[in-house]
Amino acid sequence: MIRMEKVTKEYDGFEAVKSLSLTVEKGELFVLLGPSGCGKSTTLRLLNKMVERSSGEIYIEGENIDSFRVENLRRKMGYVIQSTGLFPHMDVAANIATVPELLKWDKKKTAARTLELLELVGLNPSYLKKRPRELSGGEAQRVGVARALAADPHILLMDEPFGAVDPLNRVRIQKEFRAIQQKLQKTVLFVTHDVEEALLLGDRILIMRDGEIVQLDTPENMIRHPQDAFVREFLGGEGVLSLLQRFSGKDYREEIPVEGEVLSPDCTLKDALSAMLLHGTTRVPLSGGSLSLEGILRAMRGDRA
Ligand SMILES: Nc1ncnc2c1ncn2[C@@H]1O[C@H](COP(=O)(O)OP(=O)(O)OP(=O)(O)O)[C@@H](O)[C@H]1O
Repeated sequence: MIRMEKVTKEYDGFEAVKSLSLTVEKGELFVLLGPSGCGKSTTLRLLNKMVERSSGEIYIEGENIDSFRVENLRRKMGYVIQSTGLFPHMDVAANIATVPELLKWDKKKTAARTLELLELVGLNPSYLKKRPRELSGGEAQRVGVARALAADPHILLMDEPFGAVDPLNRVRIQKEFRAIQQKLQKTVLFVTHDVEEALLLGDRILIMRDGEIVQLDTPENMIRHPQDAFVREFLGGEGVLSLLQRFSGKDYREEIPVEGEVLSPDCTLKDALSAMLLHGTTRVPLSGGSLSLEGILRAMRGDRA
């Protein structure tokens, strides 16, 4: 569990994070979402002390982070960034084993763990001897995730980890990561400015603007009750809509009748989400039944209706 209490970060009189208070539950995938410069990365880096807070308190599993030595604090948290940060001169095996090496695990245990993680992120053992330059963007990100998980930290801090992966592979790796997270039940803080990614992955989403919380909610509630026009516009942005345009409404129809303006059977899930945002509801009628927000989220997550 992570708790931030009135945390502020000031850079030369400019408050990048303003008196932020939040709690992230154990096993939760918590997304920090917002436009460029709103303070997402700063918030994440305050947790592992890559950025020192100006005021406020931060607790990890009930302990104030000031009570840990910085190295120990960082070891409690895997950290994954967009550029992966893999060491170019080391092969994949050595990259994944960075933290076990630091912790002086014996060679056998490290090798077994490395192999296990490689498999977990969907790469076969032939990758062990490859150098980062021989990997595609998506493969490198997978190795980055494996490395962050190596010493089995309870917490993962992820800063736009899939930002550099091409759109097709990106959706695949997002879904894979979601499955891994569900299996391992790590507490994850995930920074993104991509609404689709946030809706796809987040148990809860924090929308930030100018260093402050605009709304903290589940994806469902956020769409149902956007706090203000900023949230509504942010969620309704082109990204999500373009993704949802690929799904046909009738494939997700449920035989639950509901009142309201009936959507055409040819509508896409984009039309359905737009109608939901417009009417502030999570179910809209489609001839012969209805579409639900839950169904839309299922579609995005790749589960069939
Ligand atoms: N070291 C620094 N010195 C001064 N200002 C900084 C520093 N780091 C960040 N800032 C400022 O703090 C604000 C928040 O930055 P932060 O990187 O947290 O934003 P972000 O939401 O992660 O943005 P992005 O999505 O573009 O990465 C920005 O206005 C940024 O310019």
